[in-house]
Amino acid sequence: MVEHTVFTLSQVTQHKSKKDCWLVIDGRVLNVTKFLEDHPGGEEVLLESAGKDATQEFKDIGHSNSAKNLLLKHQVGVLQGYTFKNDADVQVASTEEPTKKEMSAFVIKDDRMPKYAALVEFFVPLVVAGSYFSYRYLTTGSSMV
Ligand code: HEM
Repeated sequence: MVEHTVFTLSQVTQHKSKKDCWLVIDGRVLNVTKFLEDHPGGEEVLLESAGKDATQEFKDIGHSNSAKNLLLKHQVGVLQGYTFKNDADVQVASTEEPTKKEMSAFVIKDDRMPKYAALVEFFVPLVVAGSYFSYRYLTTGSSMV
């Protein structure tokens, strides 16, 4: 459940230490204290933005969709005066749904090949072996005459 408690920027500014680190991204007030150690970009960059609106910095890095979805996990509220967009904005960015569709389409296409391939695999060696033995039979028979 995403928190919608309203905070002013001066309230956010009070949380700018390593033990209590908040920042704002896209109007979301985020408590990233527990995320500092896990942030793939390092804790330093987060601490530099502590207590501030880091929207521009976050966008400048070109964070992935999974990074954008992670924002919800750390949200403790929203910034006062921000016209808050629907949470679905973040979830729409998820890559999970298209991946599932691509997978099922691939499975359907792939399903036809083995039946056809099995027939070819069965008959081609049979025809080759048959031709070989016919040839041997005919050539051996003619040399004996
Ligand atoms: C709660 C907020 C944030 C989350 C959840 C987050 C998440 C992530 C994730 C998952 C990555 C790995 C790459 C990717 O998937 O895009 C990443 C990389 C990075 N992040 Fe963040 N980030 C946050 C805030 C910030 C802020 C505010 C800054 C800068 C001021 C920043 C700077 C970076 C940098 C420099 C990298 C490394 C990029 C690279 O190696 O190419 N991040 N972050």
